Amino acid sequence: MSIQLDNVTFGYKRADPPILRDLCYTVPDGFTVLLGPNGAGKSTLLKLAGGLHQPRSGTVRMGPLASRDSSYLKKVAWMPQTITPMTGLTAWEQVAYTGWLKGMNKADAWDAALTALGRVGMADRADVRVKQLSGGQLRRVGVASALVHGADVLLLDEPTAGMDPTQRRVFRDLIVGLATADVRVLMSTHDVADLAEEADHVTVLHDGRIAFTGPTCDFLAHAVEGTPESRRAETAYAMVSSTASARGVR
Ligand SMILES: Nc1ncnc2c1ncn2[C@@H]1O[C@H](COP(=O)(O)OP(=O)(O)OP(=O)(O)O)[C@@H](O)[C@H]1O
Repeated sequence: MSIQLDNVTFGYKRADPPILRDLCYTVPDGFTVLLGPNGAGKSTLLKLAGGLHQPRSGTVRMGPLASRDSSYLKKVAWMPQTITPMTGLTAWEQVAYTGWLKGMNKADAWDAALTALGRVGMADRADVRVKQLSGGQLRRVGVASALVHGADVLLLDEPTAGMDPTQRRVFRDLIVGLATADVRVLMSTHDVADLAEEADHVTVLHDGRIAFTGPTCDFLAHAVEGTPESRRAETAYAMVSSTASARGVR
């Protein structure tokens, strides 16, 4: 089952114009990258899908469940741009704590946390205090926290931001592997060249509206003919963005 946003309008302050307006969007199957310029509303969309915010109007649902229902919140996992290390806790404890917050009992959360840390290549660091981890390791703990309770949809907000190219590549491979027949992954990023071609689907947000959503091959078809393979994603993104700007959204 996927997350569906229907005619969603949302703004942080009532007095200000909405950030997202009448937005309709269904999180696609598999691994989807969410692209868009700074301030387009990517984090806002992910937070709405994650149930952290409620729309001013419209609905965010997963089948019969509304995003304010506790059962909905158990089916989604949201990973913020910045992972906050909890003072005094080890990686294992921080991930288990997230599982417990999501409604798991203590013993299950404890076991699932170690499994999740293993999936992100952090089992050997499980007993290290999170304050002592590197930025990249802390992000892995963030991904493990998103995995711990077995969510159906993972919402990852720029998990590769600020990483060096090698670390980004390793992390990218890790994230691509998280999407399965049963688990959807929606990930915002500015790494267009690195990521778009790895994805099953691409969504482009522009000024709070969906400028494009569809399979990656359809997205890449927007690149100008003759563009070298290595630059297709970037030029497709430039074309989709300029078309959205020309349409004069807001
Ligand atoms: N807590 C907040 N209060 C008020 N306005 C906010 C808040 N968070 C975001 N905004 C505004 O909402 C708009 C969309 O922000 P959002 O963070 O969703 O964009 P984004 O596409 O994720 O940007 P970036 O790529 O820079 O992370 C921006 O104009 C931003 O200033």
